[in-house]
Amino acid sequence: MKNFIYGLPKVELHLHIEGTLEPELMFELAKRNKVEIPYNSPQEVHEAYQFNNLQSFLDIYYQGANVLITEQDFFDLTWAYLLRCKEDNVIHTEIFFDPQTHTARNISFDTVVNGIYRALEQAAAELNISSRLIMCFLRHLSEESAFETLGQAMNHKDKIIAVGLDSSELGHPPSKFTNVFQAALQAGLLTVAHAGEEGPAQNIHDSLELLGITRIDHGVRCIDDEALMNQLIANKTPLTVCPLSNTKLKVFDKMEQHNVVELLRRGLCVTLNSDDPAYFGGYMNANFIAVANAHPMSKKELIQLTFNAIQASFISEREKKRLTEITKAYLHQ
Ligand code: HPA
Ligand SMILES: [Zn+2]
Repeated sequence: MKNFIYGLPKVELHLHIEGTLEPELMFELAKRNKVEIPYNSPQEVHEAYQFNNLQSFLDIYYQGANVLITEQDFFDLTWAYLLRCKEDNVIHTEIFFDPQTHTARNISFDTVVNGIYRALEQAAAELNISSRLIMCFLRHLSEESAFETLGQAMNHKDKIIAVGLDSSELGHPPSKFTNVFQAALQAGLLTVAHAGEEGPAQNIHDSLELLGITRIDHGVRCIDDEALMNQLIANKTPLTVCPLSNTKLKVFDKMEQHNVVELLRRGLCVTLNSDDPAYFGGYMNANFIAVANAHPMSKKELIQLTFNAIQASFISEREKKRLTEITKAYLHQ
């Protein structure tokens, strides 16, 4: 099964580019940019990655991002992730970035987006990996700050397909961002939101109602609300589930307790994703393997995860068809 998973074409829909900063690159960039970091070696950084919940992770994750300064840094970060995609047979990826993490440090929005986007263009040309870019608002900040960020994105509408909502879910409900999400929709952007990760099923419901989202990031708490479950099944609303993230942040104590396979078998449009792979112990292959080890799955179910992700992606029907054909060819080889 391991070899089948390695070779399986994969589509990633929930990946924070800042969460792909490996300790080795963190050290290299800290040196290059003369930024102080509170670690003496990449090994020490690895050892610091012990989390009790989402917030304990976020504190370390925002600190790590301090080493990202120049457009080249954002290019290097993204390119390193795309090379990992190639290794894991990821054929399409939709990437989140958190502009406010950088603009708060006086790094310009243009620097961030241009560096990331140049790497995505190079990956399309050289690695045959297609992509889209999703800008997330940090929900612990104000809606006013999100509006300011949306304004900055307007010069880059050609590069950004959607807006999302991440950071601390508890205490920052979807209703806080109703107006800015409506403005994003008006501007022609799609919307997604982290909901039902640490927060209740109600946040999933409210994100659908108030924020007009077309897929749910995480969403695993939907299991607590049977009416919501039936609605998600009927509407084929995709869930971008991140198994290693959920066990690292103790949303589930053990992979054996994770509900992703149950959700898949109930008929939800479930996808598997890596979230912040440098912090949570693995990229796409590692997430697939961890789930399949804890919950034996058929090849048909594993391939269904890719078909679901193709269906849930923000690409044209023509591009979906191309990815579907690549995946079907794997099935028949
Ligand atoms: O899993 C996450 N949840 C919320 N915010 C995040 N920012 C990076 N990863 C996450
Ligand atoms: Zn996430």
